[in-house]
Amino acid sequence: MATRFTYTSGSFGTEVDGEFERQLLAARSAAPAPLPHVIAGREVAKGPVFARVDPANVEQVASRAHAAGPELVDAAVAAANAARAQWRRTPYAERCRRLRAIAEAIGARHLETAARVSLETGKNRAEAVAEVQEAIDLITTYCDHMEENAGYEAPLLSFVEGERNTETLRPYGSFGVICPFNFPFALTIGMSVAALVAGNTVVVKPSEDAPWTGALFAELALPHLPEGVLNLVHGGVETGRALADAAVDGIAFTGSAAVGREIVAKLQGGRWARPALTEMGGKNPAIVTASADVRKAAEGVARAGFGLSGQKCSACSRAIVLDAVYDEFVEQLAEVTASFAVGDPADAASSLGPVINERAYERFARAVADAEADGRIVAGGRRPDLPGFYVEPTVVADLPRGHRLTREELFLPFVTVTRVATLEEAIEEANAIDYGLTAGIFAEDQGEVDRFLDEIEAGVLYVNRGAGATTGAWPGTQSFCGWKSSGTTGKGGLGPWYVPQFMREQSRTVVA
Ligand SMILES: NC(=O)c1ccc[n+]([C@@H]2O[C@H](COP(=O)([O-])OP(=O)(O)OC[C@H]3O[C@@H](n4cnc5c(N)ncnc54)[C@H](O)[C@@H]3O)[C@@H](O)[C@H]2O)c1
Ligand SMILES: N[C@@H](CCC=O)C(=O)O
Repeated sequence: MATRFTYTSGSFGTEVDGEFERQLLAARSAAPAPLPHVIAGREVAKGPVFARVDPANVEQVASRAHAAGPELVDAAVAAANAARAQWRRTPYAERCRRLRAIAEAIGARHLETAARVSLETGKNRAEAVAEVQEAIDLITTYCDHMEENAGYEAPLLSFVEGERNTETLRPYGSFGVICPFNFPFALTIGMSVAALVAGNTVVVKPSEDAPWTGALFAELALPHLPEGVLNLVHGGVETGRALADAAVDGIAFTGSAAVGREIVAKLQGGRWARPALTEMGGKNPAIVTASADVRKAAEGVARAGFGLSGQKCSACSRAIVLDAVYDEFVEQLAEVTASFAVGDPADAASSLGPVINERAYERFARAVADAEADGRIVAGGRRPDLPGFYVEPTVVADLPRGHRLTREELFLPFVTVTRVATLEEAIEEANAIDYGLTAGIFAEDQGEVDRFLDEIEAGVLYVNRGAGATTGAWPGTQSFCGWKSSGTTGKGGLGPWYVPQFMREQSRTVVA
């Protein structure tokens, strides 16, 4: 596909729309036989079978897979460990060549892949098509970083005659890659490819909500990789636990903070501490000051709050608004929210598809009950009578400060609006959470913007971004580092410091 689509592309045109719809229909009627694991290049159909329901129509099964217990996980890790030395010794240029071929293979099946992502996650076409492009761009970006840094090998100073000193980053060995449901293609590929380009082998565990998407990654990648370099095991919490308990040299994880921190603690134990690269949740604020363009702020908050039904780690879930523009902002946000249509992802008019599963659907009902009791719902609040996990984009004003709906990550299309008197108070409220992933401000006053940039506690910042107050980071154009409970390494995906985290430093002094 020649055109390059991102999360802010808008409409794709009738040709793309038509092909996406055909592919989604085909995926919906295909519900495959239980997906096998892939260990040392061979399919292994063992372990109990689980079914992933179609979130857009819970009467249908989207996919089925075998779940791996500890023995299968250990077998996959043994395969990855057996392939470590050969892959590490493969020159980085050759690793990049093979990985770039995977990017090309994905591009050749772009809309088929997007349809499968949409089937399992319920995301609309704009999000699904852009996600596949992001996966391609993640591969090229991480390969670029490897090549631009000449494989991370460089000469050091020498003050002694005949002594040659070299600095190098070397792969740890094997990584377990534990993936979230919300970007099941892009983030699975992002973590895996960063590990691979750095010279590690991997065992990938896709989300139990998107096993077929994970399997497609393996299908596209395996022809380009030597046996054992990429292994894949399906399953849920227990499979993830078994992988974090296995003999890998590190874990790359994207998901909730509770699970991420459990994994970090686990990898700190054992005979020596191993790296756990974790990217976790958010409760992302957008501040709107008295100098803001209020309409732009309302549009930016709504797009970031309701895109992918609020299930982006970067989603804006809190608007913090100065008293002078509070009522106007609430009114505008309610108006913009009403223009977002909820419906089947197969329908081009749907801005929001269903949420991911029954747990999220029930979480929405509890949040609405709390909002009705303690605040004022100004938009949404209902669960439409449709056959899947559909919920309305919802805006709640006037909750008391510190209310749980303004502190806990809900991962739903649910935005709270909090009134504050000053910018100082707004920043204090924005920072009063455990998370620190993304944040935005709408202000035309440069002094206000400068203060926000200096004092806000988050890794990804946006100023006056109507296309998305807190969302839409893209490989190479933003980095994506979680501060506080949103991450543990101080470096993020997408940016220039990500790949080096999959390697450890070694200096070499060689005397002639
Ligand atoms: N910071 C980022 O870049 C980023 C990106 C996307 C999603 N997220 C976060 O991910 C979360 C949503 O994804 P999710 O619901 O799939 O997260 P989750 O933590 O429930 O699950 C993530 C993965 O971990 C596995 N898992 C669950 N419990 C485990 C355990 N005890 N040990 C090992 N593995 C285990 C799951 O099977 C799944 O594959 C949100 O919190 C979101 O903010 C963060
Ligand atoms: N890259 C996406 C977020 C990925 C996490 O869920 C964004 O910036 O909106």
